[in-house]
Amino acid sequence: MTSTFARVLYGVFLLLLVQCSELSAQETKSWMLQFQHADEIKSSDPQYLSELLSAASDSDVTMTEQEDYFLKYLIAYQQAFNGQWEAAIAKFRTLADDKRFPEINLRVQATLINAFILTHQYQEAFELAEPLMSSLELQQYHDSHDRVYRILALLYSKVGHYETAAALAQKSYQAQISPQSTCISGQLLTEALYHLNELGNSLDMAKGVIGKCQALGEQVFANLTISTLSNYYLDETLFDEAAQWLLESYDSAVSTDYHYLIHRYHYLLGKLFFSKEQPEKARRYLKASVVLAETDQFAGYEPLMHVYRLFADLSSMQRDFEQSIRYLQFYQAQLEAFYETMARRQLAEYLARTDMQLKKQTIALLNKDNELLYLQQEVLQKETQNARLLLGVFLLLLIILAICAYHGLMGRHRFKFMAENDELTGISNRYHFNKQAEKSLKQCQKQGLTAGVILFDLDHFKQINDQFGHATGDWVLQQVVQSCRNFMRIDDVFGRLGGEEFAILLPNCHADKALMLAEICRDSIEEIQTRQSGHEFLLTASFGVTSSDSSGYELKQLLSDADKAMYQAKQGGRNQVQFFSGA
Ligand SMILES: Nc1nc2c(ncn2[C@@H]2O[C@H](COP(=O)(O)OP(=O)(O)OP(=O)(O)O)[C@@H](O)[C@H]2O)c(=O)[nH]1
Repeated sequence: MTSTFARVLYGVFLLLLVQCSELSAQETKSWMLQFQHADEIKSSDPQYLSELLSAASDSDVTMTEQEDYFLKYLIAYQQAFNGQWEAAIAKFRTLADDKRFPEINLRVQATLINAFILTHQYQEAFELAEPLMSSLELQQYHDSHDRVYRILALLYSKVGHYETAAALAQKSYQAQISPQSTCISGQLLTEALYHLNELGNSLDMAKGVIGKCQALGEQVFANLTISTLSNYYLDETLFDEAAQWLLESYDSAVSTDYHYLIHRYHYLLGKLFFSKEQPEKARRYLKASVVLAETDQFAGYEPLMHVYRLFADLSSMQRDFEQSIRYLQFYQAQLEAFYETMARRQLAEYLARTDMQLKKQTIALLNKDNELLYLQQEVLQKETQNARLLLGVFLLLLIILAICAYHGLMGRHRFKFMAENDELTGISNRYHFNKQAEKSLKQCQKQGLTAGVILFDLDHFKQINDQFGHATGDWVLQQVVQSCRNFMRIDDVFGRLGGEEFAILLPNCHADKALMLAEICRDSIEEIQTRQSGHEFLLTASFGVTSSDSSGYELKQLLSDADKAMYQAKQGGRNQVQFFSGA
């Protein structure tokens, strides 16, 4: 039984994996070319593969990683071919996960799907096929896809998804990669179109496929296509056409030793003769079909189910109702087995598809999550940017405000300074001097302290202006203020009352001290080096001094008395200090 099963598997393998042998069998030293060649002819010439693998394992020549990968694939294939499915599938799986060499990887995946089909592991087959199909859909059709499309077409036809199977077979058929490829995919396409009830529109195509396969000597594919075409003719009650095709190719079909094909021929011939009401002939073919099926594991195969149904009809036609009931029971059992098989395969396909959809949805969901996170991050970044911008604007405003405030303050200060001080010399002007002096006098009066007042006026200042220019006059005024200032205390109030006239209020200062300071100032003015102005001239001033002891604490009075004393100094010949005598 095992050997028969292996033969069946070999047959199906042959069906699926007969390869294009376009590569010439020329001797080449490259492992890669030899491996490719062996891969092309491996199912039709297993001996060549076997010898090449021995040669490769004995060889000392180092292989590239790609050659090593290819070799492992061929070794796994040989194991599968010898019926060591478990070991072979394990190796194919490892190689399928290794994506370094995409084109060879596609061959590996196709072969692995094929191995799953042959070992009835449909869920595993679909788990591999679904993502593979989706990824191929996104790519442009390529030569290396051809084998994958054919295997996928076969897989989908096995679960009754003939539309998908037809579309996949069509891709390979239209690509016309090679005559062999067109023959194999044409057979798959014919089969799928038959189940879709569309073969009637593609009869020429089917006949073309038969011709192509026959020309190549591909008897298995030629006869499989003939059996499908004949089945169509039988359905359409075109018995002569069916008879012609079936009988003409019968010997060729039997010569393939491919049990599935022979079984199918016998069933179709039984159906033909049953329809032509030739029960004996029909019975003979159906019997041959059943004998073959009973020695093989054809349980759940659609044709066997139909064979029993035909047998039942045949028996009732011949009025052997007992036999008819027995065959109906067989038919029933096969029907159940068939639907169970189909249901199992469809469930496997459904599970793999939903699993992939779930994975796709999970990925889409994760992508959405990532998108959301990215958007959130962007929003956060924008918010941070806005906050920074706002902070920047706020800081800028603060700086502007601070600058404005500073300028305002400075402006006020400058304005106040300008309002209170003499622009040329920097000391208090008359207005500010009066204010400060009055304040100081009040303080002195309150504390019972004596206050002194000095008033002085430059001598013949007009002449300096007239003789040396106004700028020299200005220079003189500045030098005078500078030299007198050196001798004053911090509380002393110094002011320019106008023109070349100056006043000093000295709080807590008796008349002798005030006289002394006036004398020092007079002396220091006389000492000013006028040469520095660019001109040399005599510079002096006349001083009038008084104190609160003699003039009281009224500023007006103090200034008036000091002015009187200064007038005396002018009168007395200038460049001198006079104290207000009270007269
Ligand atoms: N360069 C300059 N001259 C000024 C300024 N203010 C007033 N003067 C001048 O000061 C001179 C004052 O002259 P006078 O009042 O005749 O007094 P004087 O020439 O000093 O004569 P006596 O006081 O009698 O010694 C005028 O010529 C004014 O134009 C000033 O800010 N700069």
